[in-house]
Amino acid sequence: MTSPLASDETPAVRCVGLRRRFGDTVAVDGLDLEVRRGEVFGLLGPNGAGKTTTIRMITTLLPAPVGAIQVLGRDVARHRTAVRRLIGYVPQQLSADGTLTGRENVTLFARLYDLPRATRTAQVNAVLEEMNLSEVADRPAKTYSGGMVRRLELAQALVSSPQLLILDEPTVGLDPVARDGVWDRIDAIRAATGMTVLVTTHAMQEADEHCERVALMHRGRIRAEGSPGELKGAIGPGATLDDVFRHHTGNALTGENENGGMRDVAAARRTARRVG
Ligand SMILES: Nc1ncnc2c1ncn2[C@@H]1O[C@H](COP(=O)(O)OP(=O)(O)OP(=O)(O)O)[C@@H](O)[C@H]1O
Repeated sequence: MTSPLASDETPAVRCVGLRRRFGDTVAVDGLDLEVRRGEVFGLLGPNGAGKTTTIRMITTLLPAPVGAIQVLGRDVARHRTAVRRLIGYVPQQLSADGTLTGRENVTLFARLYDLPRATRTAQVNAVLEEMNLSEVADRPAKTYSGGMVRRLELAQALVSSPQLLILDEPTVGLDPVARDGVWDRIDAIRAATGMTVLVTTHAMQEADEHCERVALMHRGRIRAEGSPGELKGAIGPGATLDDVFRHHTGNALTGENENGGMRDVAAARRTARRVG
């Protein structure tokens, strides 16, 4: 049977019974998840919760041995190439080349996505402009600040006009001003295009401010799902998303903290401050 074509009702992402282990480590443990079209959805959880593994399975970069994933109605296992064409992905690891200029980096992605030569330059210019990078586009990326690098990586992911933008910890290691700059661009793109955005983060406050719905993930499972307002409201007046997380995981935030699970992951993105 062919996959149903995407209609407005078709979720942007649908995961059913997803499992993935690495040796003895169960990274994803029976995950059900639905991301609606056009929303900014946050997959939240401490380090090691299984967020990146989930994202890598959705993006087709990692096989999903157990369970099923659909992206805009297409089965990821059977329609890998079609799914890849629908997705723009900014991984946690650095995806820009510091020796190339911003424009050259984005052009490289435009060529990888096989954008028609006739419109390629205009499209590269447009995404650089959308990410507020036009003025620095001809400087090597290694001279960029961390926030500029992140916006460059967003431009790379957006150059193919994806229907689903997936961002793995997009603001980790950035200062508050740079973080706001990145979110400002994500929000603007979403408002302009209606694109679905799936973002992983361990920053509960950012998710609270920018995500319409969130799922709280802990030890490979979704522990709670809903709008930040619904989830907080269910706990009580004045509750934060941190409180919600603690409520559903038995104080896991504190426990993970003590074990370094919620450690500051700035180190992971240290390279993003200066590339190259
Ligand atoms: N390639 C791998 N080989 C072995 N274990 C892995 C591998 N990838 C992930 N894991 C383990 O699977 C679990 C989930 O990791 P994952 O990276 O998905 O979590 P995460 O929530 O994205 O955390 P982080 O923000 O630190 O990336 C962790 O225990 C991790 O050590």
